[in-house]
Amino acid sequence: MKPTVLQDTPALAIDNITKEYCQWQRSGNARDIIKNMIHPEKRVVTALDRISLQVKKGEFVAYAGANGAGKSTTIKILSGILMPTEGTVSVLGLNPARDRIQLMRHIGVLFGQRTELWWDHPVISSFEWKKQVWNIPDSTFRKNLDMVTDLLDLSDILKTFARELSLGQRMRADIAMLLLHSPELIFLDEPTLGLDVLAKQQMIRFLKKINLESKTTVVVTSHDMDDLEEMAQRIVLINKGRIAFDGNFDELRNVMGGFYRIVLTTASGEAPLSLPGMNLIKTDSGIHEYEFDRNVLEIHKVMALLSDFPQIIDVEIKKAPIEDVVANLYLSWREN
Ligand SMILES: Nc1ncnc2c1ncn2[C@@H]1O[C@H](COP(=O)(O)OP(=O)(O)OP(=O)(O)O)[C@@H](O)[C@H]1O
Repeated sequence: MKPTVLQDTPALAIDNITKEYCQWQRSGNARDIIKNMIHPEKRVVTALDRISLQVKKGEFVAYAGANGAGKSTTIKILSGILMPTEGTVSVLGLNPARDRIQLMRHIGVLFGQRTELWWDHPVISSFEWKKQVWNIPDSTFRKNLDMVTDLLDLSDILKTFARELSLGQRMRADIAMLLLHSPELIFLDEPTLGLDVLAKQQMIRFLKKINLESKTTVVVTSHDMDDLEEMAQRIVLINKGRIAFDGNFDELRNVMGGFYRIVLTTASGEAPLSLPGMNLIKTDSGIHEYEFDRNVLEIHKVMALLSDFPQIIDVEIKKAPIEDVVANLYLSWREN
C-alpha cells in the first residue's frame, strides 16, 4: 500500500528557492600544482536564484533554458537528491529532502544520460527487482508491465542485457521502469536525447497518453523546443537561475513580437519586389520565405497585399518555429 499524500495540494510548489554550489578553481599550469592542491580558489555559483513555481496535478510542463541555466539542479531538488540553500519545496505535499523515501513511491525521475537498469542483466530482471524492492502489488506490476511493453514496444528487448541496448532502446526501458509503480508525478530530464525521429515520436505520443489518460503530472526538460511544444501545454523558461518566462507557447512567440512566416511560390521564380512589413529571410528555387510581426501587420492585410501579385501561385502561412523564437530570446538574454 502506498502511504497517502495530501490530495488537494499542487503537484509541486517551489517557494523562493536559491541553490548555491561551491566550485573549486584550479589552474592548468604545472607550476601551480602545489597551490592547486593546498589552496584551490573557491567560487560560489548561484545555480538557482529565488525561484518560485507551482505546478497543478495533471499538468504537462516543459522546463527549458540554455546550458547551465539550472534545470537539472531544480529537478534534483524536487526529487530530494539535493537540498536548496534557501527556500522551501513541496512535492505532492511532501518535503523532498526530508520525506524522500515516502515521496519516491509517488514520483518517478529520469536523467536521460543515466540509467537505473542493471547493466549486466536482462531488462526484465531490473523490472522484477524493482517489483520486489518496492513491494509493487502483482496486479499493478502486471498491468503496468503490459501497458509499457505494448506502448513502448519493449517485447523484443525485455530479455536483452541493458548493456547491449542502443541509446533509444535503453531510454524506452528506463522510462518503462520508472512507471512500474504508477507514479503520480514524473520528472524527465531530456527523455528524447539522442532518439531517432521515429523513436522520438513514439516517446512523445506515449508521454502525452499517460498524461491524458492516467492524469500523470509530467515535468520535462529538453533542448529540443519542437519536442517540447508537441508535448507540453505550458513552458517555463529559466535563465541564469531565474524564471524568465512562464506561459504557453503562443504567449512565448508573442514575447518576441508574434512573428509569423509566409512562404510564397511564384510562377516566374522571382520574389515579389516589395512587401511592406515583411522581411525576406530565405529564397530558393522560386520559393520565398518572409517573416512578419502579426501584431504590426495583421493577417488580412497580408492577404490584401498579396492579391496585388498575380505571379504568386502558392501561399503558406505558419507560426515562427519555436526553436527560432527561443534562440532569439537566449541571444537577447546573453546580450543583456
Ligand atoms: N555538482 C555541482 N557542483 C558545482 N556546480 C554545479 C554542480 N552542478 C551544477 N553546477 C553549476 O550550476 C549551474 C546550473 O547547472 P545545471 O546542471 O542545473 O544546468 P542545466 O540547466 O541543467 O544545464 P544543461 O542544459 O547544460 O544540462 C551551472 O553553472 C553548473 O556549473
